[in-house]
Amino acid sequence: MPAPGTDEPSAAKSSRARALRESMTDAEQKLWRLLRDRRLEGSKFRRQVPVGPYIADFLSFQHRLVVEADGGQHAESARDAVRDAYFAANGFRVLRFWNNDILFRTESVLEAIYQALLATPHPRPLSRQGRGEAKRGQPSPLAGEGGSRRSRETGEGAGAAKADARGGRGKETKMPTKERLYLFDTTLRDGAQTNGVDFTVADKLRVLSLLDRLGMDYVEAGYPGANPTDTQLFAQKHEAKARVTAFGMTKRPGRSASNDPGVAALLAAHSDAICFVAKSSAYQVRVALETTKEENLASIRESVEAAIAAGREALVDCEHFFDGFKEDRDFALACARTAYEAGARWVVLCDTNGGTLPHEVEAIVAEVVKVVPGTNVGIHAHNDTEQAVANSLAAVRAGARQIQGTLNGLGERCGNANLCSLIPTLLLKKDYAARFDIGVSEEALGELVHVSRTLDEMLNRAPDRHAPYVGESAFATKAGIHASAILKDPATYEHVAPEKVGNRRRVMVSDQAGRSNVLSELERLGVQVDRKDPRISRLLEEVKEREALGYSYEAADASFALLARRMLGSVPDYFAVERFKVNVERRYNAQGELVTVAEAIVKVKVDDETMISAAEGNGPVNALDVALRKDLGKYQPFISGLHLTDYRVRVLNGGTEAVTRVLIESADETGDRWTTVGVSPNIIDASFEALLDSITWKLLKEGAPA
Ligand SMILES: CC(=O)SCCNC(=O)CCNC(=O)[C@H](O)C(C)(C)COP(=O)(O)OP(=O)(O)OC[C@H]1O[C@@H](n2cnc3c(N)ncnc32)[C@H](O)[C@@H]1OP(=O)(O)O
Ligand SMILES: CC(=O)C(=O)O
Repeated sequence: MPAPGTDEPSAAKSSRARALRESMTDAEQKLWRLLRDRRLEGSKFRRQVPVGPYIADFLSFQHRLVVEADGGQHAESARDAVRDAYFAANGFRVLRFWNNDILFRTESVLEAIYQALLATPHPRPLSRQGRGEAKRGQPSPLAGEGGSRRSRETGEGAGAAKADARGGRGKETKMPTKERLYLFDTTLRDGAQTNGVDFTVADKLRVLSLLDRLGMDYVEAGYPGANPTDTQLFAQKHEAKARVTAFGMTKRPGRSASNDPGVAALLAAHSDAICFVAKSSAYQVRVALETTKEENLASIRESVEAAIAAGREALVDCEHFFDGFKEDRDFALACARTAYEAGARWVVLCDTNGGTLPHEVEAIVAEVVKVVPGTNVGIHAHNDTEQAVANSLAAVRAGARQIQGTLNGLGERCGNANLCSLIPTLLLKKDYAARFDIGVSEEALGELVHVSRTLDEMLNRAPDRHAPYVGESAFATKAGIHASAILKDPATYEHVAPEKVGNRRRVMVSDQAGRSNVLSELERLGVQVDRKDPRISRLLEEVKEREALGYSYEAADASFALLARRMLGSVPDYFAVERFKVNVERRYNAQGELVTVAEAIVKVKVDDETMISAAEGNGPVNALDVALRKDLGKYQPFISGLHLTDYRVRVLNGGTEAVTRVLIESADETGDRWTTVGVSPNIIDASFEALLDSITWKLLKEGAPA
């Protein structure tokens, strides 16, 4: 075959190249407008250029650089790998971009090309005589990091972005300033390894759609072959902008990839990408796999090659990478390099046991990117020292360009890096926002609280109130001094605006409050009151006195609203409870079974009408609740959608003289939720007080007539 780049193209190839020039996609046209006429770095690019058996989309011969624009046909990736290998073997670097990135993240794409142009001369330049003869570097996989660097590059250019603008031929070309950072979500795989978390297929599809809308680049949806849910999930293709990824082990030692049931299940699964987990620690290989280092490297290589041959994008999760690196650096690096050289798009460094600290991650990743380009390196951090987010950011600082994580930090043991913390940090913190583009838009960021809570709701988990950015308390203040400043300017006590992530500011009223807290909360509740009204101070005193008795208004927003409105004279007496009786009986039923039955009778007066209702419940509070809401006369239609969603009891002070605080969360047909509080030495009384407040609040918010 003639040497590439110098061969005279055949007439047929020339005419195909011409046809391609005339039918360029939107993305190709856009990129061509930016590259033509030496517009970038003064470098000459040609389009649709025959090179050996291929036609490169764009070529800078001077820089030995091929730029390819890829559509969404993932099935192409195996052929792409062969094609890239051909270019690499002939001394060309290849940068590949997805069409969407060219169209919508053009700055990052140009920056990557610009960086690649700056990297001239090519790391492994070929003489004209040598062209066509060069082979891809095949250093011993067990050699140390001093082994040869790969000449192949896929994805964007490596290295830190430079912001200086350079124009070609006197034209001002604004240089892009950002690099692309990819987000890989593993909520549905590592998150499914969380103690107490179980996803159904329907749950997984719902989370996949949430993650896709959020803007994840990859969604690892499960482990086909490991359980019926995941096998069923991957039995069909799922349309998503994100690359749907199947997870599984590399082939087992002692058998070929084509004869390994685990690999077969992965190849049979409908996914865009396959992420193999592979040991990268010599100790783990010896003890857990009971095999040799060479066998392990062969498993990595053959598994990746099998995935690519099947047309999938391949990723390798290098399990125990950081521990392995500390123990046997050459072997850990050999695992990473083997994965990369076999064609893995991403080599992901895993802190599997979660014990590595940020300064170690940064130093180790800095060593890895000397062997595998940072644009092909990812980080997968576990949270066992509460540093998974910090470790992920440290890896990015050192050059990694993919972060793996989960929503709400789900994951094995203490969880994974929390994407609900990472995403806003990457988008809102200057050091990252100025350097990187991610697939999540500012608009999607505004949905983050919704996404986080939807997942909790689906898993029947109480949201973590104190979670950064998305927790209910993330932008809450109790302290009077803080509230006073926040009313003047929220930035005094907020590191970012809560609305950016779809959260809200909460200035709570409690025994730590001042007048500012009360005024802020009244404003939120829509209560008009003069700042100087003396009733504000009385209300504050009342709150503090009641909190000393056991009430907790910061947790009971509706009870505070009622207390405030009562003091300001705007809560009607809708109904009066004249008496109630609760009876709990333990007896044998007609079938001879021992049962405990609760019954309640409530006598309520509405206007001049008296109603008596009786009800049974699975406990005394439930019976009382059902009886109370059974017949409220003319108010019944207003409360028909009301139901209890949570009931919390806390005994205060201890001992038999203790008082009980009951918090009741209610919801209605509109999805609105509110919390009320009752306090009494008697648990039934405390519950009754909270129930009454809940019904009264519902009537008030519905505007029921007095
Ligand atoms: C770090 C991580 O989170 S990795 C993901 C872990 N997730 C899971 O394990 C959840 C899903 N797993 C499963 O359902 C099951 O473990 C299965 C179906 C994958 C395998 O089940 P089994 O065949 O019964 O094997 P078992 O679970 O007992 O042991 C795992 C085997 O895989 C081997 N293995 C572990 N890691 C790897 C690896 N990276 N490459 C190849 N083999 C591996 C182990 O040596 C062990 O082999 P052995 O049976 O010859 O001792
Ligand atoms: C792959 C993975 O989940 C880990 O190594 O932690």
